[in-house]
Amino acid sequence: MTTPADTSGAGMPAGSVPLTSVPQDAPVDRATAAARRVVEALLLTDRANANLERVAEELNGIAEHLEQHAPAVRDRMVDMWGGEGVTRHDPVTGLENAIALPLIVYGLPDGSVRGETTVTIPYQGPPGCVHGGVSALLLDHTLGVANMWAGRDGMTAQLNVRYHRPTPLFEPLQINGRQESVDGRKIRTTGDIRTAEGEVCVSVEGLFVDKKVPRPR
Ligand SMILES: CCCCCCCCCCCC(=O)SCCNC(=O)CCNC(=O)[C@H](O)C(C)(C)COP(=O)(O)OP(=O)(O)OC[C@H]1O[C@@H](n2cnc3c(N)ncnc32)[C@H](O)[C@@H]1OP(=O)(O)O
Repeated sequence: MTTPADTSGAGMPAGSVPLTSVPQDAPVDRATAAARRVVEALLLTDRANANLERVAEELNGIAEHLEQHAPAVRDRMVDMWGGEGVTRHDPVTGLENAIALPLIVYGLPDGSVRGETTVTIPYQGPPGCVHGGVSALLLDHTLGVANMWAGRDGMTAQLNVRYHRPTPLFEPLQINGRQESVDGRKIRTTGDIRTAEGEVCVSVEGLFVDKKVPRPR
């Protein structure tokens, strides 16, 4: 969460391309990154910090300002879903979503996808480890992107998750996905989360069904 997103593709095989949103030199990206920093700082600060009342007032002031400048939700959703298809608002890769890590997922020349990230305190489950639901979230989305990269995508119908070993916080992790087969409308996709040493922490098998929910217009 606190690691700045690396958009260079460093560490990816030659010919890899980013498939999800990449940081822009835009105020909204900087504001969202600051909000992520606040979330983490609130978890890390001393609970006895004497200034927390003032912190609450200032944060509420910022929220009120943002709410005063918010169009109708429906109009915002039309805007969110406009453009070429890469989303900037989703909870995994969305650069405009403060709860997104954010993860950048790359398409690899061999047809699979991969993202690299370091997960920190806000996503803790067991002590020092990534929450299992967060791992499932990261993998569900990564499998969805793998389907886009393979050219046939749909909605998650089943996600079977196997937790092999605790997934460490504060260490670089590799998130992998690959479309395995398409049978009519049924798409089977697999993925895993590995440590830098290549140990598999979590693996998933997903069944996706080719169905689209219409974009808001
Ligand atoms: C580039 C970056 C961009 C961005 C990249 C974006 C990535 C986003 C990734 C996020 C993905 C999500 O979170 S998606 C959100 C979570 N998922 C959902 O909300 C889905 C909710 N469920 C549904 O809408 C529905 O149940 C569907 C679509 C899954 C299926 O409904 P349907 O369209 O009516 O299809 P239906 O006829 O029932 O089923 C078709 C075939 O699939 C089988 N089937 C259906 N469901 C199941 C099931 N759970 N388990 C086993 N098999 C199933 C049926 O038996 C049938 O097989 P046969 O008789 O043909 O053999």
